[in-house]
Amino acid sequence: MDAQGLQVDNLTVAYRVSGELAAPALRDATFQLNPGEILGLVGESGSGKSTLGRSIIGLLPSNAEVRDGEIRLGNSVIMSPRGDRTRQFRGSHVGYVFQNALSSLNPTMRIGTQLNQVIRRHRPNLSRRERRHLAQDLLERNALRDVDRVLRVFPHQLSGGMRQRVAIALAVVARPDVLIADECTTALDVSAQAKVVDHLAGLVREEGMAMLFITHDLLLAGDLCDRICVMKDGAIMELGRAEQVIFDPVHAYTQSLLASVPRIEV
Ligand SMILES: Nc1ncnc2c1ncn2[C@@H]1O[C@H](COP(=O)(O)OP(=O)(O)OP(=O)(O)O)[C@@H](O)[C@H]1O
Repeated sequence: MDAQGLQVDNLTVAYRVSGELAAPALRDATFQLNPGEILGLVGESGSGKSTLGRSIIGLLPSNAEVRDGEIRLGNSVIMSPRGDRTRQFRGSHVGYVFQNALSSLNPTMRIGTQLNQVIRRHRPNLSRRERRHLAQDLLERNALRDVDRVLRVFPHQLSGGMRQRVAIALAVVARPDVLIADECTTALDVSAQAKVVDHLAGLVREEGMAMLFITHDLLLAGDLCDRICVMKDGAIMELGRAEQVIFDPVHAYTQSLLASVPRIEV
């Protein structure tokens, strides 16, 4: 089956606080994400990046309400005020990696068992030996060394950065159409970050996966992404080719974000 793109139209999400609907945390967001494309989502803390990412995978907090708009994967509406069908697509078609890998790892299960389970589910035709090779390969590609040991241990026996790389390996087993990566490399040191980012970019280019890369790091987004979407107070301020947003930003807010990055002159 051909890879499917994602279309977000006029999406508006608000949170209920003490029973009252607060001002929308996401307002009228519209963009598309094409197969084989990396779209960076940048903006200050609280600008609505995670609300948008979590809407796409249907993992919004229970006090969130989708008030307007819709999200489509290919021809299927997966999220709208009328209903949430994301569960049907989560994992297999839409993968995700959050900043906190502990939320996607089972603390009571060895890493090897978790990877094996996910590989069995999504790649049922592989033999036991092929599954083991794939698990090793995925960990190595995510910059993990000593993979045999990693496969034997429990999540708490790994560092935070290692757990993050395992979570990324788990998320890409299914070769999803879309991967939502929410600050997924923030906790890594620079060299691990570069390897993981290279691996993710390779998946996008080779497998036609689409990736929404959520980050505070405007320069990283500039290096990695095809297009960049800049958010402020729940709204998309600017959306354009990465080079244009970084070197020739249209919106004053993007200019101020860039001005606060020491190495860039605008
Ligand atoms: N569960 C919640 N209940 C009420 N308000 C929330 C909740 N989660 C987020 N918000 C509010 O929604 C707005 C957007 O938050 P969101 O987490 O989407 O931003 P963000 O850009 O991802 O921030 P960060 O970079 O810090 O993760 C913020 O004003 C935040 O306080």
